[in-house]
Amino acid sequence: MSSTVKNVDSLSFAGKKALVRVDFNVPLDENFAVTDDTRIQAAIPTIKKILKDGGSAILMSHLGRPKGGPEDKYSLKHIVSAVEAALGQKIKFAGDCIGSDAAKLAAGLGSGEVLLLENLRFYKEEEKGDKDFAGKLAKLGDVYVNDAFGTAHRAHASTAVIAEFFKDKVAGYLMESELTNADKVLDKAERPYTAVMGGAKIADKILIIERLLDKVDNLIIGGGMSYTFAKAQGGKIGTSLLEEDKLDYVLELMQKAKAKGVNLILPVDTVIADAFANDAHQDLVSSGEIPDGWMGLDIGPKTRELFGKTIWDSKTILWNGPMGVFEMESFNKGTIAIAEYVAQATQKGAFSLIGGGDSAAAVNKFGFTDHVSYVSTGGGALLEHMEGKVLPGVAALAE
Ligand SMILES: Nc1ncnc2c1ncn2[C@@H]1O[C@H](COP(=O)(O)OP(=O)(O)O)[C@@H](O)[C@H]1O
Ligand SMILES: O=C(OP(=O)(O)O)[C@H](O)COP(=O)(O)O
Repeated sequence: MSSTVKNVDSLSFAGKKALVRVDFNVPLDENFAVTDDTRIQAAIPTIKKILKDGGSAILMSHLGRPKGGPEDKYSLKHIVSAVEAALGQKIKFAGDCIGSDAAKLAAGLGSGEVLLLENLRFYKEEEKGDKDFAGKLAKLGDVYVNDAFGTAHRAHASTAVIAEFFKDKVAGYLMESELTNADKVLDKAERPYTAVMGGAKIADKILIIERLLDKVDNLIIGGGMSYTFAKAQGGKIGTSLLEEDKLDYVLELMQKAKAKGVNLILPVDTVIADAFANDAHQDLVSSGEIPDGWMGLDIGPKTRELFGKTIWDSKTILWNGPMGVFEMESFNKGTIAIAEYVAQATQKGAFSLIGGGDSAAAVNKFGFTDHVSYVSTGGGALLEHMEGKVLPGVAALAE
């Protein structure tokens, strides 16, 4: 972490209301129960430090990607009990993140108490980095703490803009330890260095790939991201995930990889389904040969082996994004197989860094967390940090 950024140990929170940006963007099931609380657990040490000092904590986060207005399925009320369980105490919840209720609850917060605000992204001003909105949030607390590593690559109102309203602005323990762990690999990665990319946030992460080309020897693309590559090469992808306006970009990327001598490895076979459901009809086809009306939901067995061979030979592995819809048992085999290969490579001496809300949930779910070198709560944030970029959420804390 930059030497000009202070951490929570530099302050005493006694009698202070700490406004803490956390990343509680956690996976929920169809009944809105938290299925993986890694990101909540990861923020607990910072919250406890504030409370132990005799301060109070006002927690703010986003959940999912609402369209700029309230949506019940993205309400942070669903995670209140999970936060209480992780913290071991009751918390208060404000049904809005700004406005009179939030102000009243924040003002009445006593030493040792915790308040969780409603989803910041119920206001489009959050993602726009709106200064007035940041100022309204800032009024709620005396001190600003950013512990949301997973969102530190976003220059949003609550992650970056808000910092200018505070004299005391510090990084939480999670933010600090994430950066320290990632820095162990940054610029001193042993080779071969392999990045494995998958998941569903194609538009964001496809842009990061280009910059990773200067760092890695091998680039493996699986998961939802791979179909844009298949289509760009003239393949048929049915109704699989696609980033239509990135087709030309992907072709350029493939040429750049070649020019830089990076080994770009794409799936050769795909598990397809006729619906986005665990009990849908399934089939296995060559990649780029997906019939109309069918979608690719996992990598196939040949691909698992192909990816595995490269992972097995790697000395540094950076993985973000599941290889398929691992939440459904029918489509989890690719993600499990890749996690196994990463664990094996780690056992024989590779350093493996796995990041992302869903990727962390997947390695937890399948029992690999203790068999890889480090699991980060950040996906996009980790990748951007690994490109050598100063994350906006960190830059905003600099004195
Ligand atoms: N082929 C696919 N089609 C649809 N969704 C996919 C596919 N492969 C992976 N996914 C989904 O990608 C999601 C995770 O993507 P992303 O948010 O980019 O990862 P992370 O949170 O680890 O950074 C998972 O919910 C998973 O179901
Ligand atoms: O889940 C997150 O990122 P990740 O999927 O890259 O791990 C963060 O909460 C950021 O969310 P965003 O990508 O909607 O800004």
